[in-house]
Amino acid sequence: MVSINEQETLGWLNTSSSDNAEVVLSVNGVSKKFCRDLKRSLLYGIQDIAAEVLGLREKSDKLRAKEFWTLDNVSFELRRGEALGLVGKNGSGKSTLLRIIAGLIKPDTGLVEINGRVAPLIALGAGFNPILTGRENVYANMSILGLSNKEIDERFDEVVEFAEIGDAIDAPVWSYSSRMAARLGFSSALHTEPEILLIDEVLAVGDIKFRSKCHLRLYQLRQKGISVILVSHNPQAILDICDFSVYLRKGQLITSGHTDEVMRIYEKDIFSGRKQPAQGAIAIPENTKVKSSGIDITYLCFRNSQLDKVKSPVTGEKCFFCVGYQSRIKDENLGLSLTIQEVTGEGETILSLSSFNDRAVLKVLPGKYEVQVALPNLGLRPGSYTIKILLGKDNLNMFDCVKSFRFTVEGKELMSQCLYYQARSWEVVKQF
Ligand SMILES: Nc1ncnc2c1ncn2[C@@H]1O[C@H](COP(=O)(O)OP(=O)(O)OP(=O)(O)O)[C@@H](O)[C@H]1O
Repeated sequence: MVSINEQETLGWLNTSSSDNAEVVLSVNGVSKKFCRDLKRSLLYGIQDIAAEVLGLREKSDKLRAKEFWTLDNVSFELRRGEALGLVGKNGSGKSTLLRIIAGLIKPDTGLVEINGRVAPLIALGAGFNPILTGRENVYANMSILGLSNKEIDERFDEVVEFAEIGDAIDAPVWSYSSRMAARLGFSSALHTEPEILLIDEVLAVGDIKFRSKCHLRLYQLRQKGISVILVSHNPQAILDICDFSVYLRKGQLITSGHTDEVMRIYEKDIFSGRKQPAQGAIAIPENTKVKSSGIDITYLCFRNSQLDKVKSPVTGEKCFFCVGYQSRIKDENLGLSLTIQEVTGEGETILSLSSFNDRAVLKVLPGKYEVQVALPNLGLRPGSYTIKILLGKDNLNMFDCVKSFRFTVEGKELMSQCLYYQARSWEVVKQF
């Protein structure tokens, strides 16, 4: 994939991959067709198996009746230590692509080249035998990936602890909830430390604490050179974890590259013509930080003029953008900078605010505080935005940052011909 031009300066957003890193996965012109008609699908299946057995089966790029391309000529590369997001609407072919990479199904055309061990696909309900206990499944799963019994013994307690399964580890997996099974599958795959991890929506299971634990572990694995492919419907998860992304639409690769750029194009597609739901507010648990520099952002939100939290600020009205943080240090001059882009824009910054440029003095004491940026007449027009927040001592020494926080601005006025809101009042006065 493309190289990282800008290294994030802080925390677990950092990555170690680059253009020079070794390619661990290469997907070349992969296509896969499926048939919607069950009878025909069975018939084609039998024909294909017979042709395979007789050695007559050729990779076919022709569709038979009622067949369609689930994947159509998809190509990309994954490098060592890189995290790649697969995004696309429901039915766009993401899971099929993961199943092909995992070797569970064969492509009809194209080639997948893998340099290393691929963990079994980590997806809800995948990989476990329901009759066996959690313990037996963990041993089976990890030994398939080449770990000796001794190595599994050494890691076993950590696997169970990470999955938060407790005593249920000796119960059969059919008695687990889908979330428990997914957590255990995820944990055993993580602790196997393969070269490539394939994760399909599993990060959506569990509470925020479990998810942040997973994010942290993924970061640590990537530091060791393990590569990750992640499918998620949660844009924040993709933005937080993946440097690069691939956007699939109806089986075709629409774009690939830096996640920010790919997500912008993807969101533009899915939200064009309708309003995007706001993220509104986020809480960032402390344990997502790999290393704290002394001040950690803990939440982000908007407040109205009465200082009540609101999901969406309103164009032209007073609001506060609030950054909650926890500090362990005392500092005379904390700086906050905000960079705002429109989700449907071309990536240009439409508003950039910096307390340094405004010469605002933000003193910091140890404890939990909130920086409130008062915006007396919000100038942003109704729409969807992302904001990048940097909390720092100066432009080079940052304490913490949030790469992409999404929010929606609501409008009460007609704004279709305006680029921004201009506060104003009207009256007739006597000429001077
Ligand atoms: N075994 C199958 N037989 C026939 N059609 C299939 C089969 N598996 C998947 N499909 C179809 O292929 C298309 C792509 O499915 P896939 O599950 O790969 O999409 P996805 O992007 O992962 O979707 P989602 O986000 O909903 O999980 C869908 O139209 C699906 O109905």
